[in-house]
Amino acid sequence: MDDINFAVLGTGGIGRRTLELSTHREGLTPVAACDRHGIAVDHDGLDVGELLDATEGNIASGDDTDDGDDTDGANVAADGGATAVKQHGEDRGVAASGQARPTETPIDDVVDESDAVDAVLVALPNLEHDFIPRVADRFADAGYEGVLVDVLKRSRVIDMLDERTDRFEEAGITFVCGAGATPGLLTGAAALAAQSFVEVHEVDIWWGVGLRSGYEDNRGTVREDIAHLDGYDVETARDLSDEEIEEIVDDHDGVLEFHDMEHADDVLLERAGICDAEDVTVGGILDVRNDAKPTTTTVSVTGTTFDGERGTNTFELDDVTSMAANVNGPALGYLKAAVRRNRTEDYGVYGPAELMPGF
Ligand SMILES: NC(=O)c1ccc[n+]([C@@H]2O[C@H](COP(=O)([O-])OP(=O)(O)OC[C@H]3O[C@@H](n4cnc5c(N)ncnc54)[C@H](O)[C@@H]3O)[C@@H](O)[C@H]2O)c1
Repeated sequence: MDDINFAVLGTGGIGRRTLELSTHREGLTPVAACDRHGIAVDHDGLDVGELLDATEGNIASGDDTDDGDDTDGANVAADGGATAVKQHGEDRGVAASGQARPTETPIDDVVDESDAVDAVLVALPNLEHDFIPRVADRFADAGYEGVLVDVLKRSRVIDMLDERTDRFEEAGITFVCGAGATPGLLTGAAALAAQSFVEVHEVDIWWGVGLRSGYEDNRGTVREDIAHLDGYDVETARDLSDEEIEEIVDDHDGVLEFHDMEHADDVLLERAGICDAEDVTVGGILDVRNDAKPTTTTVSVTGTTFDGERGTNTFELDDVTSMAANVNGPALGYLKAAVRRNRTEDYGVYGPAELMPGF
């Protein structure tokens, strides 16, 4: 396969590691990266080491000046939450890199470069449901022909992307949604585990994540997870200040446990024909103070075989594999799979389970 020039939207906890991991994979050249305040572009390939050094401890995350107006590119959504913790100096975030410049229209600036881009990995927060679909619209409106991959988590966003299928097909866009860890790697694993059965009764996803780097370095991830705690939802989580989030983390001694999460593994397995969405449950434990996983990540698929046996196939991640590895590895893997499809003019919206053996 020919080399792939790709862009990353969002250089926070996930996006920075996307760039780093890409240097370990063949044929992937990052040519653009943006965050809320800046954009770095180099058509010959970004110097990832310099960019990571410049953004170390200097992530431009949320911003309480955002007004949710998406017409000017600067204010796409109030998605990043309240005031930022780590922003040093005038050149906050990616703009601190020698390869970057500050901008008030970071996403539109990447759209402007998209003729020279084969794939875009979206590592933006998703606290407004339609934020990522609206970002995709802007690429389609600009005549982008290529791949979009996101690592979003929430089930209800998948329908919003599905509604855009015709538009993406007309534009020549291949969109892979929910292509991180869960949904993503674990959804794909469930689709594979289901192949032993003719009928799938339930899929149970239980994840463990340890993030010693804490809320400060993983703000989108932690804030969105808090929305699943009893007494919170996406709207209330979005309005929490950084201090309030730190208090919630303190109240739980750094360990947050979640049940019945709205993770798109359910709708993505249903649209691949594996099982009904209601037969999928997702929960897990996040330790914001230790890198060690608080519990082992497992996917259990229970079904009946063609010869009448009821069984459970279980897929397990090694405890040493980090969230960054389990989100970005699959995201870049699905990105490559999507580029292959795009180059054969196979356009539209796909989920991770549809890129696995069919059911
Ligand atoms: N599927 C999975 O398994 C999985 C796992 C972890 C995280 N995630 C998702 O990844 C996403 C990113 O999480 P994170 O922890 O890296 O978040 P983060 O807050 O650390 O980083 C977000 C980045 O997006 C940028 N950004 C925000 N609004 C922007 C805008 N309007 N224009 C341009 N850039 C903007 C910020 O500046 C920052 O660089 C979240 O939605 C999270 O839920 C998915």
